[in-house]
Amino acid sequence: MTADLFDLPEAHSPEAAEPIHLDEGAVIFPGMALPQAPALLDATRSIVRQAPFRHLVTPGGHRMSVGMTACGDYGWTSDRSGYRYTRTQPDSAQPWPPMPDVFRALVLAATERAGFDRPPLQSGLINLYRHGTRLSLHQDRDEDAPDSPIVSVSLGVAATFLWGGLTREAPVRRFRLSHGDVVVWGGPSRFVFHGIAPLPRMTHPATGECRVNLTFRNVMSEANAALRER
Ligand SMILES: O=C(O)CCC(=O)C(=O)O
Ligand SMILES: [Fe+2]
Repeated sequence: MTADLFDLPEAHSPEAAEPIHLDEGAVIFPGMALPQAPALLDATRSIVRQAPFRHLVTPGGHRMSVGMTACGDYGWTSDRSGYRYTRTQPDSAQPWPPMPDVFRALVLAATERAGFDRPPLQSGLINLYRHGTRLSLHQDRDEDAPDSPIVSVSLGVAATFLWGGLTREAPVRRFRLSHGDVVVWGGPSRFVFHGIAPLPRMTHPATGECRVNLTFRNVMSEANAALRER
C-alpha cells in the first residue's frame, strides 16, 4: 500500500504546484496551507485541550477509527441514535471552542480561490488519523447548506484521498494529500462520495505518526440562518 501511495501524483514537486482540478467545483490546492501549518497545528492543540478527540460510535454500533473533535458554532457527533450537528460537546455540554482566526483566514482564502461565494465558517471538524485509520467512502450530507462548499486541510502524514462520484458505484480516483494541501469541493461536486484509505505507517516532522485533517462546513443555509436570527 505504501508503494501505491508513492505512485500517486506528487503534490509538492514544482511542476505540480498548480491546482489539481478533480471535477467541476472540486479542486486541490497543493501546499496552499504550508505557510500557516505551524499555526494551524498550535491552534489545533489548543482546541484539543478544550475538546478532546473522541472515537464516535456509528448508528450501526461501530466505533469510528478516526478521532474527532470540532470548533466553531457546531460540531458533528454520532451515536446509536444517528449523526447530527450539535452546539455543545457530547459528554461535557460545553460549547465547542471558538474557531481560531488562523482557520478562518485560510477558509476565506481557499473559498475565494476556488471561486465560491459563501465560506464554510460555521463548523470546523478536526479528524485525527493514525496508522491504519481510514474513513470509508461517504457523502457529507448531515448539513443543510448545499450553497456552501467544503474546505479540507491536510496536515502531517500524507494520505490517499478517494474521490468518487455522485453515486456510490461511480469509479473512484485516488490522490495523494500531503502536509499543507487544501481541497475545496462544492457546487456540482458538493455531494461527491469521498474517503481516506487506511493511513500508512509513516512519520512526519510536524505530527509524528499522525495525520490531522481540518474540514470546514456550513451547517445551515443562508436562508435558514436568516430565519433563526429573526
Ligand atoms: O480526512 C479527510 O481528508 C476527509 C475528511 C472527511 O471526509 C470528513 O470529515 O467528512
Ligand atoms: Fe467527508
